[in-house]
This record gives sequence, C-alpha cells and structure tokens, in this order.
Amino acid sequence: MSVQSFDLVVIGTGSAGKTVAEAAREAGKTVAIIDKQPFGGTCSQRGCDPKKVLVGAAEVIGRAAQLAGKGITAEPSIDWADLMAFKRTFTDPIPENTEQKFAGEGIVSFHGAATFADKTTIRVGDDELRAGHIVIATGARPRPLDIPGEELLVDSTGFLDLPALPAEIILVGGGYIAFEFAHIAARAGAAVTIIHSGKRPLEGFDADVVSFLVKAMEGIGIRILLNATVTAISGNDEKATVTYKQADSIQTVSANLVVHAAGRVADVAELALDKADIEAGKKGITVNKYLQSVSNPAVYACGDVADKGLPLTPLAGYEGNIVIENILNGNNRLFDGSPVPTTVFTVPPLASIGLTEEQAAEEGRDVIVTCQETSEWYSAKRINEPVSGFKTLVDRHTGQIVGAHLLGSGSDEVINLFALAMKHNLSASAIRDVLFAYPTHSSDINYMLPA
Ligand SMILES: Cc1cc2nc3c(=O)[nH]c(=O)nc-3n(C[C@H](O)[C@H](O)[C@H](O)COP(=O)(O)OP(=O)(O)OC[C@H]3O[C@@H](n4cnc5c(N)ncnc54)[C@H](O)[C@@H]3O)c2cc1C
Ligand SMILES: NC(=O)c1ccc[n+]([C@@H]2O[C@H](COP(=O)([O-])OP(=O)(O)OC[C@H]3O[C@@H](n4cnc5c(N)ncnc54)[C@H](O)[C@@H]3O)[C@@H](O)[C@H]2O)c1
Repeated sequence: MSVQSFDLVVIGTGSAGKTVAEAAREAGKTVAIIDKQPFGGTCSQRGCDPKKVLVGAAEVIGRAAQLAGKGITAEPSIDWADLMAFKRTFTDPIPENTEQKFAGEGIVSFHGAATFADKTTIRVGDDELRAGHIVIATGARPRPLDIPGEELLVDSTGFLDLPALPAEIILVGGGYIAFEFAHIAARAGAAVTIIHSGKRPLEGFDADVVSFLVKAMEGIGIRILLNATVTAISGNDEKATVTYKQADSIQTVSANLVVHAAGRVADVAELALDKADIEAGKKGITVNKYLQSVSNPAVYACGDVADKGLPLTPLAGYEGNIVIENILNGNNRLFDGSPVPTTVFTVPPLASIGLTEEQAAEEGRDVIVTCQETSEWYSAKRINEPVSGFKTLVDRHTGQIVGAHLLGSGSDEVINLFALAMKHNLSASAIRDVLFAYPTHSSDINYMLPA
C-alpha cells in the first residue's frame, strides 16, 4: 500500500468536485481527486449535456409538426443511431480531457471507489491518501426501489446511451427525468407511458402551469398514469410487464423498455462514512451552513450528495465555490439559499423560479398572481405552438417578484431574466421599464407582470 499526503482530497470529479479541486490547486494547495467512473461527472457525460443534445432533435420534430401545412412540407424523423453518434461527440472526449486538464494543473488523479479509513484518511485501491481536508462530492445515484424485478429497469445513463430506441417505453416516476425522456422518446417515434405514484406529476412545479404541459403531452400521445405506484416488474430485456397499484386495484402494462425515473439519492454507499464519523440523512451528508460536516470538521460536502439545495448543476458549482472558500479562508461564506431557476427540458420547456402559488399561500405571503394560457399570444401563434402559459407571483407590498413559472418555447432562457431580477430585488415595475428587443420571448415579460 502506498501512502501519500495532500492538503485536500476531493471525492468526485463532477461539477462540484472539479470546482473545489481546481480552486484549491490555483491557491497553491496539494490536491488529489478520485472517481470510480470515467472522469467528468454526471452532467457532462450522463445528464444535462447529452440529454439536451437529444432534446435538440426532439425540438426539430415538434416544431416541424406544429408548422405542417403552414409552410413546412416534409416530415422529419429521428435516426436514433445517428443522434447517439452525434451525442457521443460531446460525451466521449470528456474523461480524457478532464484528466489531462487536472494533470496540467498539478492535480493528482486516482481511479476507483474511495472509502474512508478514518477521519482524515481515504483508501482507493492500494493507495492510502491522508488529507488536511476531504471534500465529498460524490453526486447521486438512482434510488433503489426495492421491488421484485428491479434489475429489469434501465436507468437514465442507460437510456441516454441506448443503441436503438424500442417501440414502447414505460417511465417509472413523474419528475424531471420521466418528463424529459418522455418527450425525447415520443418525438423519436416511441409509444410512451409515464407511471407516477403522486396525485400530480412534477410536484415541485406550479400545478396550473404543469397542467398546461400535461395537456400538450396528451396531444402527442404520451400516456400519464397518476396515483399509480409500481410494485413489480417481470419479463425480460425485450418485453417487460410492469405491475402497479392504482387506487385499490392491481394493474399491469407492458413495454419493450422500462426506465427508472423515480428519483435519485445521495451516493454514499461505498464511502464507509461511519469510519470517519460523518453523519448523513435521507437527503445526503448532513452539513452546516458552511457546507461542513456537522460531525467531522475536516470534511465538507457539496453538490447532489450534500443535504443542502436542489440537486442541480448550477448549485453543484455554487456549493463547490462556497466549500473551497471556507476551507482556504476559514468558515466565512454561507450557503444562502438564493432562488434557483430550473427547467424541465420538455418540448416546449417548463421553467420555474421561486415560490409556487401553493408555497406562497403556505408562507402567508400576500401576492398578486397573474396566470394565463398564452397559445393565442403572437410568440406562440407564430410557431403554431398549441400550449403555452405562465404564472407570476408579485409581492403586493414591495412589488418584488417572488415566483415565476413559464411554459413555452424560450421559457428556458426567459427564466434567467427572472433570476436576474429576483437576485437583485428588481420590482415588477422596474422590469416593465426595461426595453426588450421585439419580437422575442423576453418581450412577453412585460405582459406577465401586473401593472
Ligand atoms: C439524466 C439527468 C439529467 C439531468 N439534467 C440536468 C439539467 O438539465 N440541468 C441541471 O441543472 N441538472 C441536471 N441534472 C442534475 C445534475 O446532473 C447534477 O445535479 C450534477 O451533475 C451534480 O453534480 P455533482 O458534482 O454533485 O455530482 P456528479 O456530477 O454526479 O459527480 C459525482 C462523481 O462522484 C463519483 N463517485 C461517487 N461515489 C464515489 C466514490 N465512493 N469514490 C469515488 N468516486 C465516487 C461518481 O462516479 C461521479 O462521477 C440531471 C441529472 C440526470 C441524472
Ligand atoms: N432539467 C433538470 O434540471 C433535471 C433533469 C433530470 C434530472 N434532474 C435532477 O435529477 C433528480 C432526479 O430526477 P428524477 O426525475 O428521477 O426524480 P424526481 O424526484 O424529479 O421524480 C421522481 C418521481 O417518481 C415518483 N416515484 C417514486 N417511486 C415511484 C414508484 N415506485 N412508482 C411510480 N412513481 C414513483 C416520485 O413520486 C417522484 O415524484 C431531480 O430531482 C433533479 O434534481 C434535473
């Protein structure tokens, strides 16, 4: 066994881990980084980026279908193998590029699953790494469902790398992954069923705006079963039968592929946290407001594995910056919980920031709610988009925006203007004063806010 010492050991090479390691090295610290999978993390190889390449193709199909008979004649279709090859031009170079970049910066790389040996020592393969600080940035993995036939499920990584797209697909779950994959698969020609245990899908999003999206999905033949909990899967790789419980009845539905879209949990399984006295709960490593382990001060956690913030890429980098600043300068930077914009990349996309109407009511906020279906607005009509809409929540007393929920082409970009406004406490009337280029989706903002 070789024993080496570093100022900092980082576990995980995704958006969170990379941010910490590179900033520490830049500050002159000796740094080791470890990953059990090809270097580069989820977002760039198995998440956001490859997913959005596929969404790009789905958007072309959607837009062409909308404009059929309105100037567009040929009906495009997706060649799945070609699309996968295009996707791989983004994902394949990531591991080598990441590792080369680390080497160039003087960060020492280790491959394998990291395990704590004690409070400040990590084992990876035959190496023992001793550290002043250790940062856990191990991300998340699909939540075990503990049901018979679970091994027949393909996870999101498998879906994003399918060599061919089967004719019938079932998505277990009704959150981000189910909705995004449903649109990709349906636009590529598959028959798609979503089986969701909740009474409504995308529970974290505004109910009214989600209902506009559901209408759009039904319009392209995506079937959504609600209050339906998957209890078993049987069959084989080519044809599987999913058993689900809906109300008091047990039902089945079959498909060629069943995809796990039923949530992700912090990836701590191999870490042996007990050896290092590190507390973790259902939502991940328990950290204080400085993102430091509450039970082992040599350890910090950031990204999906930490029990603070949403499991989204911008948060992973943001939390990584907080962690490294606190390690380098002593605890001084707090996780402040600023509103985070997020988009479900359906076609059209659903984007959201801040409070939903339900949450505002629970908090007793006095808000002006403006909500409208907008398929008759010029921005939607120009591209014959069948369903779009929005809801904004503005504090009645301060005029500040407390929530925005948008559905429609361009909403994935427009939501960032709301983020800018909310971050800098701009009032609705200040935003209405801004001149936006016309005709753009952003120029609709003026009509989404109360006068
Ligand atoms: C299909 C999908 C689509 C997504 N789309 C979006 C999107 O559009 N926008 C968005 O904001 N977010 C999206 N996300 C979420 C986003 O990918 C994550 O929030 C983000 O990647 C988390 O970064 P991280 O650095 O915390 O973890 P990761 O990037 O997951 O990195 C963690 C790394 O740690 C490694 N690791 C784990 N355990 C160990 C161990 N014991 N030893 C060594 N290494 C270990 C893993 O192999 C992994 O490489 C998506 C996620 C998925 C699954
Ligand atoms: N665009 C994005 O930003 C994006 C895209 C994909 C994933 N992500 C991240 O990845 C995380 C995981 O995504 P996800 O879609 O897997 O999780 P999710 O938490 O968004 O949704 C999972 C849903 O599955 C349901 N479910 C659980 N068990 C079930 C069962 N047995 N039968 C039927 N339904 C069941 C749950 O009620 C839950 O609502 C997200 O929380 C998000 O942070 C983000």
